[in-house]
Amino acid sequence: MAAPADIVVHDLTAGYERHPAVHHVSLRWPAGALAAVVGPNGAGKSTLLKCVAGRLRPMHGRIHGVAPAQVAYLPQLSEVDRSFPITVAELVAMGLWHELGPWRRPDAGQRARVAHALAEVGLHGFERRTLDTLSGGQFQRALFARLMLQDAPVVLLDEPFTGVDARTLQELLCVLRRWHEQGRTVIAVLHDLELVRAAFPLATLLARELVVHGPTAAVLTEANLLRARQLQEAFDDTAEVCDLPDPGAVPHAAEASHGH
Ligand SMILES: Nc1ncnc2c1ncn2[C@@H]1O[C@H](COP(=O)(O)OP(=O)(O)OP(=O)(O)O)[C@@H](O)[C@H]1O
Repeated sequence: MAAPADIVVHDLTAGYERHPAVHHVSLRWPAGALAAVVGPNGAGKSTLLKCVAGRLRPMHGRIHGVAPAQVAYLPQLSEVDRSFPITVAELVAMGLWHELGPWRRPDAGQRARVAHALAEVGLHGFERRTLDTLSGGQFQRALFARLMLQDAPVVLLDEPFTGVDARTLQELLCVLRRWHEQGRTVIAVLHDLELVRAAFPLATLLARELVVHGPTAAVLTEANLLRARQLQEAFDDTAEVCDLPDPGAVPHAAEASHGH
């Protein structure tokens, strides 16, 4: 694995069919950060993550310090097709795409790594099961095994614990902590603020624009959460690309609890 760099988002505006979903977001995630992205429904969290993953082209602004090939990205579960007729081993082996390319089949060593990754997420012996036979939690574990094999310096997770029970959550959280201990940058979109407070040192609060970014305790204050709700409610969903001035400096919890 190559070492991650700081990821710098500069004046990012992004959205769909010319309707911006996030506006003029500027922030920095230090290399090796364990960070959460939070905010109300529709705040633009997935949109921001897709831009960082290189899955969505910004309308305006830039992201430095990360290339798509350096990212292991877990989309929201609703975007993943579970009816695909493949086995768990085949799904997980997709994580080796950077080694295998489109045509080569995994050799014995690579199959052993697939089995090892499955054991790490508690799915020992599930290799031959097809995806449609897995429970929601088992499927999420298999997706984590695939991410593991991607061996990427940056791991981006969009609501990775949705629909999993408490035990699965704790086990997947251990996987995530291991990635962090290995020096990877791990950024997760989450709704459970207690979980964010307990397990994520850095947080970004979004409400179509950046509300605040910094140490989690300074970000998740009542005042900031109220401001995020108010901004989200005030947002005009039909707005065209805006022409707000560049906000310049990165708002940081230490000096600006009310955003820019
Ligand atoms: N593919 C798309 N086409 C058109 N609009 C989209 C698309 N994806 C998201 N949007 C819109 O962009 C806005 C931000 O959506 P996004 O999914 O980024 O928010 P989110 O904070 O991740 O929300 P949630 O917490 O509900 O998952 C929403 O108004 C949404 O309807």
